[in-house]
Parts: sequence; structure tokens; C-alpha cells
Amino acid sequence: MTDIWQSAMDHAVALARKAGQVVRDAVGDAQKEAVMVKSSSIDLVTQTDQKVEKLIIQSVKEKFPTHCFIGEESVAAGEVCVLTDSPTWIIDPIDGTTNFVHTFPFVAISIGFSVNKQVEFGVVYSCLQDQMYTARRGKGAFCNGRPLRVSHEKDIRQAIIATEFGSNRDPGVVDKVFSSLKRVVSIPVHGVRGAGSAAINMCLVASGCVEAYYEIGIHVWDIAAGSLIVSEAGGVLMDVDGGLLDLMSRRVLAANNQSVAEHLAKEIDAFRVRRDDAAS
Ligand SMILES: O=P(O)(O)O[C@H]1[C@H](O)[C@@H](O)[C@H](O)[C@H](O)[C@@H]1O
Ligand SMILES: [Mg+2]
Ligand SMILES: [Mg+2]
Repeated sequence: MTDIWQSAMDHAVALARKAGQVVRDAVGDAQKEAVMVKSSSIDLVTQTDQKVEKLIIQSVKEKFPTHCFIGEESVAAGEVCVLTDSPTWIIDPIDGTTNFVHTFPFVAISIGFSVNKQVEFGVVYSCLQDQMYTARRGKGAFCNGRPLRVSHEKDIRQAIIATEFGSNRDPGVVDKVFSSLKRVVSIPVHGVRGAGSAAINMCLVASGCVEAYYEIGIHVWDIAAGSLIVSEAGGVLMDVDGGLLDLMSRRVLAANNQSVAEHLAKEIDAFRVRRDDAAS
């Protein structure tokens, strides 16, 4: 049976590769680039983020003129952020902008594609590592064409957990983040890591390198593609409170299996943040 979204997915992979070249060409000069700030002094954006998002959206508009978009830098520029049932490209042009600015080598282009609010395919290109992660709903997850499978570990005490500090440094939020982190470290788990990119953290779960990843404060463009890559690699997704994942809630927990996920959820202070689709 033909896959009606195959040509869109092929286009996403080609665009991610092209965007990756733009990012690789710029990374050496990133420190010379004008670094601007968005929601806070540590929420960074560069001209390369904006250039890559434009490149992707322009090209998709030419090929699929009826499709919708949610793009990180377009939303920052005032576009609405609402996930509808229409075919929608959900784009993070550089996931890991802070890494990009500092030449820390985990930088990704993340492209998710949803229809009826369900992610149909996800593409995450870790461009400095030249690793192309892809997933098509119902057809598995791959890295450079190699099938991905999550870790078999069932005991969270034998696990590595990925998380991030995020870009909100309000003292109350920092306290909550650290109190969760203290509980997770004290389970005790084998270790805690963070790549500095939500999309790459999710691909690490899908690859079996880490058992789980959680974060509060991410956005739909950080996790849309990665969420499908995790589930197609056999993993589970949920809200940090153990409920159902809501892509717009800005909270995510991805794990290799239900038992690790549920144990982790019990340790997290699941505070609420303003939703991506909250009326502005
Ligand atoms: O803004 P970009 O696209 O680089 O993405 C974010 C990361 O993906 C988060 O995990 C991370 O915690 C940061 O919030 C970071 O901003
Ligand atoms: Mg991001
Ligand atoms: Mg980004």
C-alpha cells in the first residue's frame, strides 16, 4: 500500500540534511555571530536559527502549499502556536542553540509532522555527528538507516536518566527542578546526563544509551519528532505526572518501558508552566 506521507517525509529528510550543512558551516563562526535573547537572558537565538527555519518553511510551502507550520522562530516572531487537525510541520531549526553558540557538539534540526494531532513522522538530524534519526508511525525508528531499539533495563537503579535545567531560572522553578533532580539521583540511578538538546536526549532514549529523559519547560517543536522516534523504538511517553503526554503542555517524560517511566514520574515535582497554545 502506498504511504501518502512518504514524499513529505523524504522531503523532511532532505531538508534536514541541507539545514545541517548550513549549521555545520556556521558553527565555527557561531561565537562571532550576533547572539540574541528571547524569553530570558539564557534563551538564545542566532541568525542561523532564523535562516534555517526560513529555508525549511519556504521549501515546504513550495512543495506542499496547503500544509500548516509551527516553527520555533516564527512563533517567537509572533505567529500563533496552535496544533490543529491539518497536516502540520513542527520545526525546531536548531535544537541546542546554546550548544551551537558554544560549539558543544550536540546540535539538531528537528522536524515533526502531524495530522489529526498525531505525529506521522519525525526527523532529528544531529548535524555535528552526522546522525540522521527518522521514524514513520507504525514503521519503526532508525539512525542512518539502522533500526533503533530502547534499552531492556527494567530496574531504574541500573539506569541513566537524561534531563536539562531548561531556560527558566526563576528561583522557585530552580528549587523545584533541583528537588526533583535530588530525588532522582538519590533513587539511586547510575547517572544523570543532558545533551543540551531535547531532541537528541529523546534519540538517546530511542538508541538505548539512556533509559529515560524528562523535562518541564520544553516546547512542542523540541519534542514532536523525538516523541515518535522514541515510541517507534519501543519506548513509552507520558506526562511528568504519569498521565498522558500532551504535546502542547511543555512537559515530557520518555522512557524505555512503563516501569522505569512510572518510577521516574513518582520522583518528579510536576509543576505547571504556560502551555504552548495558551491564548496570548
Ligand atoms: O531553544 P533550543 O531549541 O535550543 O532548545 C532547548 C532544548 O531542547 C532544551 O532541552 C533545553 O533545556 C533548552 O531549553 C533549550 O532552549
Ligand atoms: Mg529546541
Ligand atoms: Mg531551537
